[in-house]
Amino acid sequence: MENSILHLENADIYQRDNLVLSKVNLTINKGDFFYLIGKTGSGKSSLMKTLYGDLKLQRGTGAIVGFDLKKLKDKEIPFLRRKIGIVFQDFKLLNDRTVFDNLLFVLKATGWKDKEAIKAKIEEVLDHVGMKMQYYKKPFELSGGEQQRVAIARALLNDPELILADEPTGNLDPKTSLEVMELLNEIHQSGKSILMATHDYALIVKFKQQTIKCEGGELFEVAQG
Ligand SMILES: Nc1ncnc2c1ncn2[C@@H]1O[C@H](COP(=O)(O)OP(=O)(O)OP(=O)(O)O)[C@@H](O)[C@H]1O
Repeated sequence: MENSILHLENADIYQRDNLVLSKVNLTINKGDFFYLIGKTGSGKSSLMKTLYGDLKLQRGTGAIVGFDLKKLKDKEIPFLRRKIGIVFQDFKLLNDRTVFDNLLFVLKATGWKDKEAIKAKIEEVLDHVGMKMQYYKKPFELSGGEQQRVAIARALLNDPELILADEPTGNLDPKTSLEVMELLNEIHQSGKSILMATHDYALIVKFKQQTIKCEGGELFEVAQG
């Protein structure tokens, strides 16, 4: 347990009053990479949302990066999100500001004040994802793959222990998906834990990792092929 970064026990996942997944048991340890698969509507996003505090955990127990999901108060959610990096299918960048300002926005919102440290951090994460030269562009001036790289850079800003990626390649063509996946793999190899919801079986086959599946209202481990 001391190595665990995420631990759910008999956790029921609800959307409003609808039970989406029941009695979920899941442990993710430091350095693990898990795929989360399952048909449309099977509950992948609902599980992710519960993990980052967007849905309340009503029954069962859940701990993530040191937070108790059952007791999580609204005012603690920003602190939880500083310790996990979240990557979405649709990037969720702010279109009215540059790449640099998108990242600046997050650092300021999470309490960074020192201008030099801010600049250095933004350069570091953009360099990590190969987007340092494009810091002055606005999201609409970038390809989908480039936007996702910036979104991954944003997820890395506060050096999270765990990255939750909800269909990160869902809006990308196969070649770009592969590049983004290689980046996520490299981030994993640098020591981060990753939980990635995906429909992309080509990636799952190419980059084998532990896999869990939402089906029939439950979460299962899938045997690795
Ligand atoms: N905001 C909501 N309010 C009520 N029910 C919802 C809401 N969002 C999703 N649901 C329901 O919860 C169930 C699980 O949806 P969820 O989005 O978690 O599935 P998913 O596996 O992520 O699907 P997809 O692969 O299409 O993203 C579905 O039956 C869906 O209709």
